Amino acid sequence: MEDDHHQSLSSHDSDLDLSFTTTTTTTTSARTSLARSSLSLSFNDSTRISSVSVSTASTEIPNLHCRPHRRSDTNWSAIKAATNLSSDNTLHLHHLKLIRHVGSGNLGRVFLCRLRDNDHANFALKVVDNNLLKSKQLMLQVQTEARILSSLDHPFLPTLYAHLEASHYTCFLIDYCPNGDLHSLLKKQPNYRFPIDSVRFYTAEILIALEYLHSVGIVYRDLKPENILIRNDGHIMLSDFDLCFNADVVPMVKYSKKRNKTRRNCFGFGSCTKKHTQEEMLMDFVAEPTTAYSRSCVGTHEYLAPELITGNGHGNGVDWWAFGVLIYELLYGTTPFRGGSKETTLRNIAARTVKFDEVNNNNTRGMAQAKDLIEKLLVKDPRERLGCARGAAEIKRHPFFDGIKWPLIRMYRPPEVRGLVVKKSSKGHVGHVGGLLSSQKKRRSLWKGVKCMLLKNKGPKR
Ligand SMILES: Nc1ncnc2c1ncn2[C@@H]1O[C@H](COP(=O)(O)OP(=O)(O)OP(=O)(O)O)[C@@H](O)[C@H]1O
Repeated sequence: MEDDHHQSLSSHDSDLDLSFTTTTTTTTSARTSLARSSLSLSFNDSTRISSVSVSTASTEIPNLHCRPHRRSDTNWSAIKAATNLSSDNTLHLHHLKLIRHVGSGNLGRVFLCRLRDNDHANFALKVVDNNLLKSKQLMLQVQTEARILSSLDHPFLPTLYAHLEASHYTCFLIDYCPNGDLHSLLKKQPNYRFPIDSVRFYTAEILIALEYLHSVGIVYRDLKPENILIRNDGHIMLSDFDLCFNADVVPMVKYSKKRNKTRRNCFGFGSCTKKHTQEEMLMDFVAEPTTAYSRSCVGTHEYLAPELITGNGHGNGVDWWAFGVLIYELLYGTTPFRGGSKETTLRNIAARTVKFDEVNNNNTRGMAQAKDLIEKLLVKDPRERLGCARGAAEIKRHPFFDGIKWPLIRMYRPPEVRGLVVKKSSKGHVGHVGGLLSSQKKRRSLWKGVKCMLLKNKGPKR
């Protein structure tokens, strides 16, 4: 049992040893050796990482608990109760007990932990040993992560409950995701592929998370299944913000014309069998860092956009490219440009167009739309790539996502995929993504029935 292994943190924060080489470091969602590491090569330019100073105070709790949608959150209540009991009204490392080690990355180690006096709320504690950070670049990455984490407020992104600085450790207390990451989950699927409805669900949630990040000027730059964690309720949480960069966003409303050739006029009445070309006005609220610019080459080889490889500068488009690679990998079990070596992969990204494995998956309903979306995202020229100019709005409109009620996505029932243990929600679900197409079909046939009835009632023409 987890609790039998728990380790209490020293009551003196300065005496901490967070290296934890004990036998309790059993890994659940630990990064597998197959996981792909992120690279970060600085071109010494304007990555626009503003100089941020991480608090040197021994403890810091960002004043996040006032955020309205977090008010009833049980984790926040637990943190509040602990800080209220604390003599200085702040959370210290000694308020926490470590349960086990869950994974390690370039920057640090992540532990499942709980509050000493509350066994019901689980947290993840990401611990960075500043003495082990070998370069200024890595230190900057920790600062970036601290800054981004403290600014986030979204259900598909981590909540930073506390940012603790103790001795030579920087610690982030965030939501714990017991289901590990999407990369490990993908490896448990038959043929390393998720069913298309699961892909639609996960990628829709990721799209919403990216939309939020872009709307506050954050270009993520490290989208890959390893960085997508699954919460205990089966919804996703994007993690790892050390490679992000910030840019300005000027929100605007953009209009465009959409030609729709197959639309029937007059809501189907009158000359209802006649198809005609109709022009529809589309209005998008666009909050996208379209002028974002960086020259650093960061990311993970198989997910790098062509403009990242050439090093001539990149912007928000790198996330939409990576989104295309992600959809491909979740459907096909491999990335589209993967070669025998990293160099070959990079050459393929720069020169090849995306190809689809014709053997599997192709007859599945929705696969043609998925392929079309992937092709539109994997366009080499970022100016032509879907999402770059108008943000997530135009991706949401793609037929692959037809039928999704975006504002309700948090309420959809998550897919039941092999290897996933999902806590049943006490709140009702509005349905699941797999049911969308069939319910749309039902609605359409109902509409046809009503239409026929109305036409019959009109009686014969005199
Ligand atoms: N909130 C969390 N809940 C559960 N597991 C987590 C959580 N955050 C991270 N992990 C796991 O811990 C491991 C390392 O985490 P993370 O990727 O954040 O570290 P990192 O040092 O920033 O890595 P990177 O090398 O990608 O920069 C990963 O395997 C991840 O799955």
